[in-house]
Amino acid sequence: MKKWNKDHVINTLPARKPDAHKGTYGTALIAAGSRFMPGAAVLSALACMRSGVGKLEMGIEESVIPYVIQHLPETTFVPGFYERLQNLQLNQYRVLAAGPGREADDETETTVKAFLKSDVPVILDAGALSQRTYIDRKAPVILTPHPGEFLRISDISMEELEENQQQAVTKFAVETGVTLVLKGQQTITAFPDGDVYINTSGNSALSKGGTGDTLTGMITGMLCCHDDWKHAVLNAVYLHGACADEWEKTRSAHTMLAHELSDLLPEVWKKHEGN
Ligand SMILES: NC(=O)C1=CN([C@@H]2O[C@H](COP(=O)(O)OP(=O)(O)OC[C@H]3O[C@@H](n4cnc5c(N)ncnc54)[C@H](OP(=O)(O)O)[C@@H]3O)[C@@H](O)[C@H]2O)[C@@H](O)CC1
Ligand SMILES: Nc1ncnc2c1ncn2[C@@H]1O[C@H](COP(=O)(O)OP(=O)(O)O)[C@@H](O)[C@H]1O
Ligand SMILES: [Mg+2]
Repeated sequence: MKKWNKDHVINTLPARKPDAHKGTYGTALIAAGSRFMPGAAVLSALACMRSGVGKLEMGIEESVIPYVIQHLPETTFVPGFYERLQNLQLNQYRVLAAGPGREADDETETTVKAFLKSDVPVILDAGALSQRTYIDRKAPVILTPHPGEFLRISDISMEELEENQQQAVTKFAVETGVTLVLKGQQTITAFPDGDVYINTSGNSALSKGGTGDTLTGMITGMLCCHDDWKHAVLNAVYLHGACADEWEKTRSAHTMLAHELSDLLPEVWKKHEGN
C-alpha cells in the first residue's frame, strides 16, 4: 500500500496567496454539536478555522452557540439551521461537513440528505455515518469512520476488516463511489478510483475523545485552501498525526487533549512548508 509521508505533504501544501481575501478560501458550513455533546462543535470549528478556511458558519442547535462563541468568536451561525435547512443555498459554501457531536438520528439524516443534494464537497463523520447508498455527484463525499463506525455503515465483518483492511476499505470506496478515511493507529485513505494510501504520522496520544471531531474540522479547512482535494484529505490526516507526534516529543502521550491538536497545528504546519 502506498504511504503518504512528510515529503508528500511538503510538496503538496498550498502557499497562502498574498492577494488573498476571505472569499479566496471560501466559507465552510459544519453541522455539528448537540445539547449533551457541544464540545464536538467547538473542536471541529476550531480545527477548521486553523486549517485554512476563509470563513466558517456553523449549523447547530441554539443551545450550543454560547459554547462555541466562548472559544471561537470567529465563527458565525446559521439562524434556525435545522428548521430552514431545506431552503438554504448550500452551493454557496465551499465545503459542507456534518456529524461531530451528533446522534445518528432523523435530524442528522435530513441534514446529510440535503448536503448530498448539493454540488460541493461533503464530509460525513460520527452521527452522520449511517448505512446508505450515494448517488453519483461531481464533488467528493468523504467519510471518516473509526472501525466501530465502519462496521456500522458497511456489510463488512470485524473479521474481514482485521484480515485485510486495505482490501475492505478500497472495495467499499470503489463500490460506493465515496472516499473512505478509516481512522486508526495507521489511518487508511481509499479513494473511489481505487487509489489508497496509509498514513505515516500519529501515535496513541490521539486515542482520546474529540480527536476525530478535530480531524473532521481539519479536513474541512484544508479542502478550502488546497487546489487538489485528495491532497487536502491526505495532508489533513498527516498533519493531525504530526501534531500528536509533536506533542509526544516533550509530553506524555497519556495527557493530550483533542483541542491541543489545533493549538499545535500552526507550528507543525509551518515545519512542513517548503522554503
Ligand atoms: N467532546 C465531545 O463532544 C465529543 C463528542 N463525541 C461524539 O460522540 C459520538 C459518538 O462517537 P464515539 O466514537 O465516541 O462512540 P460510537 O460512535 O458509539 O463508537 C464507539 C463504538 O465503536 C467501537 N469501536 C471499535 N473500534 C473502535 C475504534 N478504533 N475507535 C473508537 N471506537 C471503536 C467501540 O467499541 P469498544 O471498543 O468501546 O467496545 C464503541 O462501541 C459522536 O457523535 C462523536 O462526535 C466524541 O467524538 C467524543 C468527544
Ligand atoms: N493508537 C493510535 N495511534 C494513532 N492514531 C490514533 C490511535 N488511536 C486513535 N487514533 C486516531 O484518533 C482519532 C480518533 O477518532 P474518533 O474515534 O472519531 O474520535 P472522536 O470521535 O472521539 O473524536 C482518529 O483520527 C484515529 O486515527
Ligand atoms: Mg469520531
